[in-house]
Amino acid sequence: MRTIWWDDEKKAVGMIDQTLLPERLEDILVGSVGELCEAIQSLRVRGAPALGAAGGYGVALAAARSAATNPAALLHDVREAAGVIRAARPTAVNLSWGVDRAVKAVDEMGGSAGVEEIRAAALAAAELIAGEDVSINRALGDRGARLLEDGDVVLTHCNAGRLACVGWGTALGVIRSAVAEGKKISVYSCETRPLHQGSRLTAWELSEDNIPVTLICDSMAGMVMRQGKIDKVIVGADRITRDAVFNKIGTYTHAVLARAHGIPFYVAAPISTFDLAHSEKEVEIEERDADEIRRLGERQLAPPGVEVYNPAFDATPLDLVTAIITERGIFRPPEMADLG
Ligand SMILES: CSC[C@@H](O)[C@@H](O)C(=O)COP(=O)(O)O
Repeated sequence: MRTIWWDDEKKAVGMIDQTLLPERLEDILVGSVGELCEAIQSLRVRGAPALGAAGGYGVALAAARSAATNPAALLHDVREAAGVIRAARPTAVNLSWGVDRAVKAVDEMGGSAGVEEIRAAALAAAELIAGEDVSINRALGDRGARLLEDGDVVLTHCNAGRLACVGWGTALGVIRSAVAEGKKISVYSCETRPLHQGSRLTAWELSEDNIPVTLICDSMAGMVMRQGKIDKVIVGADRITRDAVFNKIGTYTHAVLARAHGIPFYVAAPISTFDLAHSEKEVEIEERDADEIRRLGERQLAPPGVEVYNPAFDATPLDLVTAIITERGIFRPPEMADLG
């Protein structure tokens, strides 16, 4: 089962609507760039590698749905759409990486390419990104699995599973690979306030796979570490700059706690998540709607007008990271600077 795909008959992007989980597992079809941006911003599709695929498919969608009848007009439409999709969410670098890769494929067609050839090139690039994502995550998972021992208990944050990717997962991919090798691994999943990717998605995914999972509130992580319940922490990443790992808000707290308790803190991410040309200070951290904290569906959780600060991601300095697991190998900061 893939998280995101191309529906050739409908000329649309299919995806699991992650906002409906765990109550309902349902697909939606997205037939315009506007609808795709809405799906990205409301987290129907989310997670860095899945956003990379969404970026590629978004370019293919723009090309497929453009009314342009000549190559120059089509290229204009594709580039305009690319800018809109790139801007849909700022922190996960994979989104712009996916868009740029599909646009590059179109650009490389050269001046003699016709409208249908351009459309086909955009779609081929998007399909390649999506297909590679699954094989990359499997490679990454297999490399990371050697860091886990039979019986390990792993704490994770947010959802870095197959829902966050096209398939398999990054942090959960490492766990899946270790389980596939016959190791008994169990997981503590932090619920991940305010949007509950941990309780809604990670707990659901792991339960579906019969991997033992215990759900805790984010604020319980320190307690369970102090109680000696956690052997390793593994999280995903939205962007890795030369000095920090950006991931779901709350990740930095877990890294500090892991260091205080002598627990290894691993980050699992594909090379497409690296952005070594930039440093922490240069990265825009998405701030989301105040009502994500003030409200829970129909319920008012706080005074309606109370001031709220709602950053969606935080930055963990590399000195708190034990190692970064990628499809190319396991890097211990600062040696990953070689990847640049
Ligand atoms: C393999 S996904 C890694 C990250 O993208 C994930 O941990 C995360 O922070 C996702 O945030 P989200 O806001 O749900 O898109």
